[in-house]
Amino acid sequence: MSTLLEVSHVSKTFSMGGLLSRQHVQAVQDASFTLETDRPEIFTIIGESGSGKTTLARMILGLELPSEGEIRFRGQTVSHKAPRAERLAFMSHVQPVFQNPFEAFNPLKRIDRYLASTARRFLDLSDESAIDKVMDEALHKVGLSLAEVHGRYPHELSGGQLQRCAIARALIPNPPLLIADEPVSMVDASLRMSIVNLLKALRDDFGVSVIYITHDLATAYYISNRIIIMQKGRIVEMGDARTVLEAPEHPYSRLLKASVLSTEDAGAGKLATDPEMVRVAGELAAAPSSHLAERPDGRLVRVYEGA
Ligand SMILES: Nc1ncnc2c1ncn2[C@@H]1O[C@H](COP(=O)(O)OP(=O)(O)OP(=O)(O)O)[C@@H](O)[C@H]1O
Repeated sequence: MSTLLEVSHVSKTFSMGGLLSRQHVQAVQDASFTLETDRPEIFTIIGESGSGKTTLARMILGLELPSEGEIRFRGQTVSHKAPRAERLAFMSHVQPVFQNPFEAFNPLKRIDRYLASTARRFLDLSDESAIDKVMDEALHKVGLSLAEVHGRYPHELSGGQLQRCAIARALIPNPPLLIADEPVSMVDASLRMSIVNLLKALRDDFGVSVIYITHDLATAYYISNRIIIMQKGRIVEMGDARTVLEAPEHPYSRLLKASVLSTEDAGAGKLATDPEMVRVAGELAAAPSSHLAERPDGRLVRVYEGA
């Protein structure tokens, strides 16, 4: 089995401020995981705001360099400092899908023009009918067609349709990996599931792996094969999504699950999270030395020295 993506002991520290007031933020600490080529999957990264999800995604896309560790795609180190041709080849294989489709598209540019420029750039196509064919194929994968979007501007589509177009754009170079950072959070609630189902179909029908970044446990449970839970830059639990989400072991994972109560619980006035759970999870986040231990069910859980 060959490795598609290998994230190996990756950390990222941001430095801010002047010489005398320098501050360091450890956005990601010692993250490691691997995606295999022959096993397309939805690999979910979940965690509260500021837990390092986007920084990790940006490093995988080569938009940020790790402070420590290494990221390899098909055995080659990912870096935005790679020669242009190498970088373009990498970008055609690992495509991003962003949170807000209205920001991803230029409001003054017709959608088909935008898709066509992606086809020209990544597939080196110049023949108009070949470009139309590639666009139509990519749009069909997301349940649209070129006839439907031809000549239209971003504001003429719904948020859900536009996010589909953004995904179609990402699919044009036929990438084996999509990095989708909160792809449904700006989409109208009624259309959210259609985008989530689309990611699932891309995995099942076209063999595309997706790194799915979200705050949302419900959609994570529904589509993920594996999941990592991040807290303050560190992976605290990782494993099969159902194993982890049905019976989370790390106190922070349990806190995360308990924070998303059903409407039944809310109706019963049970929305408050156990303060003791909050205290324990907060204390552990600050604990300095810890490592991920392997459990018999295959999950990895962060354990703390002395705990
Ligand atoms: N360019 C940067 N310069 C300085 N600090 C940064 C930078 N980017 C991220 N950070 C900090 O790194 C930490 C992790 O941020 P990140 O955006 O990766 O978290 P996140 O889990 O994606 O959050 P959200 O869910 O809100 O998008 C935060 O404390 C953030 O303020």
